[in-house]
Amino acid sequence: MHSDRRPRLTPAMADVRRAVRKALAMQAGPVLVALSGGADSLALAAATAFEAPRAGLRAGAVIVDHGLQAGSADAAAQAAQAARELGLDPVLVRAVVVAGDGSGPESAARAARYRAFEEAMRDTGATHVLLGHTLDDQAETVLLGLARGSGPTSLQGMSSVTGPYLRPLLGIRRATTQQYCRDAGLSPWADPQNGDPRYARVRVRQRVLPTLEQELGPGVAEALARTAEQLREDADALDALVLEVIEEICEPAEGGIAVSVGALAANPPALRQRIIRFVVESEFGVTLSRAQTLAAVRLVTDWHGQKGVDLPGVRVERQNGLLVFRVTRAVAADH
Ligand SMILES: Nc1ncnc2c1ncn2[C@@H]1O[C@H](COP(=O)(O)OP(=O)(O)OP(=O)(O)O)[C@@H](O)[C@H]1O
Repeated sequence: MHSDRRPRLTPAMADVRRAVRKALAMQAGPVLVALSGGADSLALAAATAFEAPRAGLRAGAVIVDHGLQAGSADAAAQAAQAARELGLDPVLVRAVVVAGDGSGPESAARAARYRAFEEAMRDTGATHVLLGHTLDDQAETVLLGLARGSGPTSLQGMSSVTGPYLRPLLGIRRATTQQYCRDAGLSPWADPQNGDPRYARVRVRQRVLPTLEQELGPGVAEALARTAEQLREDADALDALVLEVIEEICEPAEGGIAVSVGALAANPPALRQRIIRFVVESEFGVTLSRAQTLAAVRLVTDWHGQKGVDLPGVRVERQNGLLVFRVTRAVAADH
């Protein structure tokens, strides 16, 4: 009899499983758990291994080896073994990190990771990938954004559903995933980067959030996550308005797209900035920073005959009552 070795259902296990059950209830196809081997994704994997068969779903795990740190292949192999022990078929993908896209090594690794997830979904026929982001990740994102003076788009943090990506643990504290692992006898991998105080996020995790909780009372992390949720609702409403407006005020222009200056001027600043960001993103695949967006906005609000504005890969000029966005040669040659 092995029943004495089987972990009983502890409160942490019940919380994580309930969150996963809720996310899986809306799924039809096979799912993959993105498993780094850390406590968050290990608890997610264990709960998914338990809940997926009960929801009539096939589940596997995808493990990405970025090949960036010494020992990353070992960590990936260990994660694959942990997946097997949980009853999830592992898919190991070696990520190809393309350095030098100007946005730093962390975001290059992230982009490579999401490409690897997509490859794994294609190869396995999975419809969704489950990520282990927790409430703590959300709270940290909001705090970091506030400290940078970010607007609602970044302060809204992460969504529980983004295309094929699900984040079932956004309402679960990291301490609960760690407790789950202890309760279930699982040994999470401690990513050395997660303890490296050179990263602002690590300092927020280790010092800022605990201090806020100590000084302002427990529940600060939950409150920050609620702020993110409220901002998400507002941002979604504004995005929906932009989609409505944009149909009416855009027209094709030679080598690009044009937007009516009068219509931009008539809209409130929050919408005006969103319209410009949306046009550039959808037409040229370029995400503008706030400063870049504001530089383009000045062609509407502070017009004194100035020449156009050069944005990454896109030039904006004001011509005959229109803001005209055209791809610049550097980017055109790249494509
Ligand atoms: N090497 C990996 N292999 C598989 N999944 C991973 C890997 N690294 C991270 N993940 C998944 O992504 C989740 C978030 O990880 P982490 O917080 O380290 O990434 P991040 O860079 O902060 O977030 P993101 O890139 O998703 O914005 C993990 O819980 C896990 O589900």
